[in-house]
Amino acid sequence: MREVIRIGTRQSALALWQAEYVAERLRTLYPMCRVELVHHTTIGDRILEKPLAEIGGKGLFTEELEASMRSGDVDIAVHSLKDMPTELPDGLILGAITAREVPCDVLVSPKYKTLDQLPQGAKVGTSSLRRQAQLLHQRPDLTICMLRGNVQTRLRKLDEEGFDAIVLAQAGLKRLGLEDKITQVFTVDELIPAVGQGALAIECRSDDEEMLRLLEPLNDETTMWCTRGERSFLRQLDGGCQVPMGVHGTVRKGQLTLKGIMCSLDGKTCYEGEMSGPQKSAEILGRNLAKALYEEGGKSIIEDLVQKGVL
Ligand SMILES: NCc1[nH]cc(CCC(=O)O)c1CC(=O)O
Repeated sequence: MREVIRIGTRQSALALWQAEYVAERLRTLYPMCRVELVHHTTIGDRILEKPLAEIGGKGLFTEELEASMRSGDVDIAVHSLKDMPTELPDGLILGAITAREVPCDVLVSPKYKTLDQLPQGAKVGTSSLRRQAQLLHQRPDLTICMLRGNVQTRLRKLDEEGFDAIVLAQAGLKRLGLEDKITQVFTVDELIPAVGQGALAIECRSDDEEMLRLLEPLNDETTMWCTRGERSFLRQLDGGCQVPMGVHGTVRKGQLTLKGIMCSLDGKTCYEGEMSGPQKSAEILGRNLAKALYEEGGKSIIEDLVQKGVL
């Protein structure tokens, strides 16, 4: 067996926590092996003054790491699954998907207790079109303002830039020990999460059979089926991490239920639906749910996004 496993990671506190989490699990499984982190920056980390949707492309947080895997500088890369494009470049695959942490989005507000209690026209920070659209659907009066940067940066901007509230993923705050900042946890029905939110993806070269075998124990089967369905939904709609769509899967007794939403940017029009079936049909289920929402009216939303240059 190899003596060293090199893990490529971004350098935000959250990325480092996630890479270290995987490193620790590998060290426990394979004590003879040295597990090292190799730091990278990505386009998504470097350009902070624009919304992701405006920078464009679907692998803003993954491409540099993928180049390092190709060249053999690192063996695996750890990502938030949410940030992964639905199609991976040739030669790379997801070797494992770890058990999902809480999938929810949360409101962080120093002054108000819930979304309902925010004053008319309150300034809410998020750069996710999915969050923007679903928030506006419930509260059309809100002023949504761009908020980019890693979790700590966003919390700092909440104070410095006069937001009444910001919306983040619960998983990120939990991992960083910042749960005490949370004001309100949205249920997955109130604010449908992003594809793969809360799960970690471990990417590796598809021809690295030994590494794939080593990663197997880190894979969580239930999370894998749920996120396979979620990713299939997004793939069918050709979305990256920057589209006003959400989808969340749950598994009970081998049955996968997917709940999805497609919204117009202003949140006025939302198409929402649910579909269930055997977990092993995750891909088909995701595709069928996407097609159903598309037929119901999502088609005009996509056309509008293409026209606005978002897709
Ligand atoms: N796009 C940034 C990003 N990627 C993953 C997480 C949180 C962790 C997760 O969802 O797994 C975050 C921060 C956020 O959305 O608040």
